[in-house]
Amino acid sequence: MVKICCIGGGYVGGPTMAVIAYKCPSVVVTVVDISVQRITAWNSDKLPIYEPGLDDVVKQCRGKNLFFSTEVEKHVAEADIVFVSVNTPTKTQGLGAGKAADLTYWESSARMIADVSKSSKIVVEKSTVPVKTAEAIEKILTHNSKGIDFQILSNPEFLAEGTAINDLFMPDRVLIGGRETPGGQRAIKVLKDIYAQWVPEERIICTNLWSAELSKLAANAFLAQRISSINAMSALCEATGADVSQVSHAIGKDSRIGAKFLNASVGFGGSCFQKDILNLVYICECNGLSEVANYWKQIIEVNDYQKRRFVNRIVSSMFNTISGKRIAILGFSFKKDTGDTRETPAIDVCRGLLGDQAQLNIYDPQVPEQQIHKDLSMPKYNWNYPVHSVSMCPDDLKQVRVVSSAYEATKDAHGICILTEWDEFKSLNFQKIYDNMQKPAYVFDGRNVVDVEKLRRIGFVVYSIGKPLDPWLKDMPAVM
Ligand SMILES: NC(=O)C1=CN([C@@H]2O[C@H](COP(=O)(O)OP(=O)(O)OC[C@H]3O[C@@H](n4cnc5c(N)ncnc54)[C@H](O)[C@@H]3O)[C@@H](O)[C@H]2O)C=CC1
Ligand SMILES: O=C(O)[C@H]1O[C@H](OP(=O)(O)OP(=O)(O)OC[C@H]2O[C@@H](n3ccc(=O)[nH]c3=O)[C@H](O)[C@@H]2O)[C@H](O)[C@@H](O)[C@@H]1O
Repeated sequence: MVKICCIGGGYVGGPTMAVIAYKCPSVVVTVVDISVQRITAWNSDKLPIYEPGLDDVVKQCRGKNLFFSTEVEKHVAEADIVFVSVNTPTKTQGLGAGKAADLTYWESSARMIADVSKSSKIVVEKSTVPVKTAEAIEKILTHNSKGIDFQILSNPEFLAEGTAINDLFMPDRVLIGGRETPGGQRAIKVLKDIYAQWVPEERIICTNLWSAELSKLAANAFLAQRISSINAMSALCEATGADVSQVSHAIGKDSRIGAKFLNASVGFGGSCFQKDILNLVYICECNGLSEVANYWKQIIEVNDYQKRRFVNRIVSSMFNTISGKRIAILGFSFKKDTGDTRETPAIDVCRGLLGDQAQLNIYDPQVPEQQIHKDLSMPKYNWNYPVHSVSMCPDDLKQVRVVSSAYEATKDAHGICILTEWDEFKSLNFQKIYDNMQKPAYVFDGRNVVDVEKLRRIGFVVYSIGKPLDPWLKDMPAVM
């Protein structure tokens, strides 16, 4: 019976291992984590992450062939395959600060694997790592191996939050990179045989280590690049009277471009796009490829511009002052169907509004109040560090009230910002909301979820990303 141990029970380790256990009943999977809080939650009825469909999968396997434990060393020692799915945040200090990946957690995992192992193991990079990380890991393992054979594989994860279970059940592809040696090829086959229990063989791509590592960074860079491209277009749409949804539709019909990932928004968020592009930029710079680095850097600059532009629109359309005005923030997570707030554009937008002295009523169906306070008071880049390692003493943000419904958030507010595309925001009773707001009442839709014409008929002044401007806004040009 194959024994798998996964170090790191987060958004990737938890769901991926649950699905492997579910699809491969003959494999025993143990997820280990240094966070007692996380492991306790994985063993309880309230899982540590919100992900549609995850509860069912976990309930069906937990205690049978899926286990969650804090006994990291014991389970690593017993495993045949060790996945490493720990944090790889952006470095906050030292060489490469603000760009390079911080491999502290990875390296300490590798050293621990070398220390406790008594039998040969396949070590799988599941975290997203810089190209050539496998070489560094190999060095750590072999220098401390006491003659034990370690094979390193790169098996990057492509799941997206909110659709993780579906993505894992039916992946577009599974990517496995390994050494081109007989030992490396044998290791690839062992991992391939596990995935082949539910993934069609033609979707399992095997490459060398460096191609697999780089493909993960490249995939995220290409995806983010599409969003920054359409967001750049959204600014031009507002300036010219074109409608970005019509433009997306028209260009997406070209099969070479494709329709997905062309939704203009207030900006992309999530724990990985920015971090992985910064990492890519750093690798380019280290290789003397400054033009290539600058090309990818621009994706992030456009994303920051988009968030700034949104805040400036709000302030300028409210007579250039929002001091003391109450603004309802609908949605705080970085996308719908997740409670994850890492790098959510809501943080930058809220900070921008708070900087202009606004009062905020924040509502999100999945993000707890304490998380919102933490996010708004935590230094940038700390978001991707393990929860236990970040000091958590949120400032008392007197301007922020976290409430439990969209109706409560909008009561007596001057304006509404929609920052996450939660389905429930599409079916709100906007007439009722309008009646309970200060006038003029504004809606700033950062996700293009509302029916702009319907809201204008009710009486709202509406700004929707990349849509023809409300006459009110035309007279109030924002400084971009
Ligand atoms: N979140 C996502 O959707 C995706 C993330 N990734 C990559 O996967 C990796 C993990 O990301 P997430 O799961 O989102 O992070 P996460 O923060 O949710 O989970 C990481 C876990 O590793 C644990 N950990 C850290 N050091 C440890 C150690 N030495 N021993 C045991 N446990 C340790 C932490 O306590 C934490 O629970 C990152 O490299 C990320 O870039 C890749 C694809 C998708
Ligand atoms: O490496 C990772 O962490 C993962 O990053 C993304 O997944 P995720 O960040 O969970 O979610 P996405 O659906 O990609 O959305 C990212 C951000 O882009 C925004 N977005 C997405 C699509 C779009 O058309 N417009 C847009 O603004 C979303 O609202 C969200 O803020 C990738 O889609 C995954 O393939 C990858 O595995």
